[in-house]
Amino acid sequence: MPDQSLRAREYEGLMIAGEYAEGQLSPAVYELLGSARELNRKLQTDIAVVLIGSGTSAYAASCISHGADTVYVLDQPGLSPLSEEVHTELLHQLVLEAKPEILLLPSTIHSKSIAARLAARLNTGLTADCTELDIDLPSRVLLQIRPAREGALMATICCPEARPQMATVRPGAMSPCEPDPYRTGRIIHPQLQLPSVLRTSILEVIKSREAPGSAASGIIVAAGRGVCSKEGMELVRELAACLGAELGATRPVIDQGWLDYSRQIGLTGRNVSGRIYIAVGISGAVQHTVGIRRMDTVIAINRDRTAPILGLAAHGIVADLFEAVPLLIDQVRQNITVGR
Ligand SMILES: Cc1cc2nc3c(=O)[nH]c(=O)nc-3n(C[C@H](O)[C@H](O)[C@H](O)COP(=O)(O)OP(=O)(O)OC[C@H]3O[C@@H](n4cnc5c(N)ncnc54)[C@H](O)[C@@H]3O)c2cc1C
Repeated sequence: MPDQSLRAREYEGLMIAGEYAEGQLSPAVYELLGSARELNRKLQTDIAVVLIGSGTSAYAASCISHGADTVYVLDQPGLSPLSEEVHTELLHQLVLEAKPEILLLPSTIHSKSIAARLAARLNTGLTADCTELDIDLPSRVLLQIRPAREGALMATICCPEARPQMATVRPGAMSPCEPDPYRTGRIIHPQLQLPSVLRTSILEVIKSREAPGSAASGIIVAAGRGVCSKEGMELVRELAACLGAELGATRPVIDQGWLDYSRQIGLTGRNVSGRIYIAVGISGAVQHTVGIRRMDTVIAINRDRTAPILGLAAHGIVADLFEAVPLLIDQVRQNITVGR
């Protein structure tokens, strides 16, 4: 067995594997950079971002302004669309060369798959879906914090010996920092070998029926099991449309097939942030509310005054949603007309 403490000492720096798909850098990369800057108060190290894909050069400067000291850019036409097999291979080569002590990826479908393959190749640990990160000093061990036991407790997981310490972080769990256009950093174009034989090839990329967007209004209207039916869902959709809000949902709504999985909020869905969260027919189970912790104001409509969501909400409407939501829609429309 190699001396693991010696092995750990060879590794230095924090690396973020940036996810880039369909010509866009995932906003989660900026959140990871915000988190890395926080960790760097203790680590005092180089923060690097890896950008792989055709057209990624365009994002190098914005990564630096958001906190990266180094950006590794692999910008070639053959690197898009995103292939998990190719990305794993390139990241593996880069990690062996750069030896970061910490490697972070966003908890997205692609990056989680890449992270698992990479951790297996690197023979290191991996914690998926972290919602918080911290550093233990003086050991420089990454404290990887995530909900466990169906959300009943928060577990702190660490990987004291193997390197790099790897974690995927839930989009929406961290905040990006304000960009500084005067920050400077290094842009490196590493020479890496593309795999000569691929086991998979991408024939076609089919977009999700409802890709998650971020409403400019900062408002999310979310539907729970209380909407009861597709018709109830249409009512919630109408409220969201007249508020210029994004739609979200609890797991039972997704399981019913009333909305696409990309809209699921909570432990096994996504975390959201913004100004106002309107929960319609949602009880407020912890597996759901863990995903709305970064919403500024929660408004809940529920006919059961003992529903836990009403304890969390700044404003609660105890009413049948089939009566309350049409009234709200009328009010919003009248106010828009008066405003004009
Ligand atoms: C490992 C694990 C992971 C999970 N991950 C997630 C996740 O990511 N996201 C998630 O959401 N859940 C998740 N769940 C499920 C979670 O535990 C809850 O079951 C779920 O959040 C409940 O959804 P709900 O509030 O829509 O339904 P319910 O709990 O059934 O609540 C429905 C609410 O609607 C109200 N209501 C009913 N009719 C009306 C009406 N006409 N007008 C007004 N109010 C009405 C009721 O009073 C009730 O409070 C997970 C569970 C497990 C075990």
